[in-house]
Amino acid sequence: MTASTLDVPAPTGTVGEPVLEIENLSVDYGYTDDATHVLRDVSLTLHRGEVLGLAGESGCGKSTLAYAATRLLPPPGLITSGSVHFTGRDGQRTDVLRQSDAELRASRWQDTAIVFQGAMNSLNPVYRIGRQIADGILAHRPGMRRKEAWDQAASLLEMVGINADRLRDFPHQLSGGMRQRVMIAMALALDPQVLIMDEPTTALDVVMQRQIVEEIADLRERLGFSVVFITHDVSLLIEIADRIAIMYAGDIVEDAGAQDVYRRPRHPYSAALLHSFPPLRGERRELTGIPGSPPDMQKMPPGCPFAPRCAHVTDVCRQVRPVLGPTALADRGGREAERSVACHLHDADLEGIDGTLPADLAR
Ligand SMILES: Nc1ncnc2c1ncn2[C@@H]1O[C@H](COP(=O)(O)OP(=O)(O)OP(=O)(O)O)[C@@H](O)[C@H]1O
Repeated sequence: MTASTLDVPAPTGTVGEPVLEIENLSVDYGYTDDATHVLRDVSLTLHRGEVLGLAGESGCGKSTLAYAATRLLPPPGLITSGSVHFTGRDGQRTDVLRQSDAELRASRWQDTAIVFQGAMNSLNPVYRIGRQIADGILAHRPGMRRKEAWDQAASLLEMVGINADRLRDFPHQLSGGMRQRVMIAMALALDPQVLIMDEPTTALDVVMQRQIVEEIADLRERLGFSVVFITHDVSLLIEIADRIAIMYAGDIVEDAGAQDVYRRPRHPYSAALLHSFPPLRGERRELTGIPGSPPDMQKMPPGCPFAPRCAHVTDVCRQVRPVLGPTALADRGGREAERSVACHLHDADLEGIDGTLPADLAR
């Protein structure tokens, strides 16, 4: 990204085409027979210009999915199957999981950048932030002059709402919110098409969370990148996401438009998760929480992983694992037809399911 492109909206390509397609991705932790299967055949598509929210309780595999999809998964994490296709601005489609190390080095941060969980604490305390941003740019642009990299660092800082005269500050001179903005500036330095943000606001107070979320939405609008925004707080997603995927115990259990998930969840887990967080705005909800806790991934129950905690559980739920598919209301058409859910209640063809959805899932 050059200083001039920071002021001019970047070409965004055709909005709506897939930019990142995760297909049947499976990940284990451990290399032996008793490895933990953390992701099981996860499929998820991010479209150009879209903000996709990924939500679910702690430990359901959100970070694992993000790191596996970018090949940043640390050992003992192991991708056992699947593909992750990235489509560039030129239309070229590449399977990231099959790129050579050299290809990966060349494309990482330029195609897809990540803001890691707790990233704001990873700034080096002994270097000025300007130097840290400039070093990041120079690592990918070895021919660039240092002065030019500092100028770009100044533009990037301004872009995320920090005055360029803070370039010579050390990290401890900045608030938590400002340090997180610096991390976002660094992630955007190479003009990526996809920005993955893993709990980017969790350590911040609610006002600062809101400001950062608005900042990301504004930058997305101006620069045209796509975002995967990971959080356990689904009510935050309604502020920013176009679409929300809900994860539970290593599976995507619902994937739909953000308003649709928020107003009319179709999976019992989505509904329960929505009643676990106070909404940031709009009508108040009664907070009920979710009884019980997620399953131990080393001892996954047969059938639906949510069955032991589900208010609508049937016998078949305890025996057969549901797969992501259309909802029972798909014939309503419109956006309902674009929704996917992994829940037997939506499959009237299954023995033991009478086809009547509980009222709270059929609004
Ligand atoms: N290095 C590791 N070794 C073994 N198991 C791991 C390792 N890292 C993560 N796990 C397990 O993988 C599962 C998914 O973890 P992950 O961090 O991806 O979840 P998450 O949804 O991102 O949680 P959080 O919101 O707390 O970050 C958890 O059950 C976790 O215990």
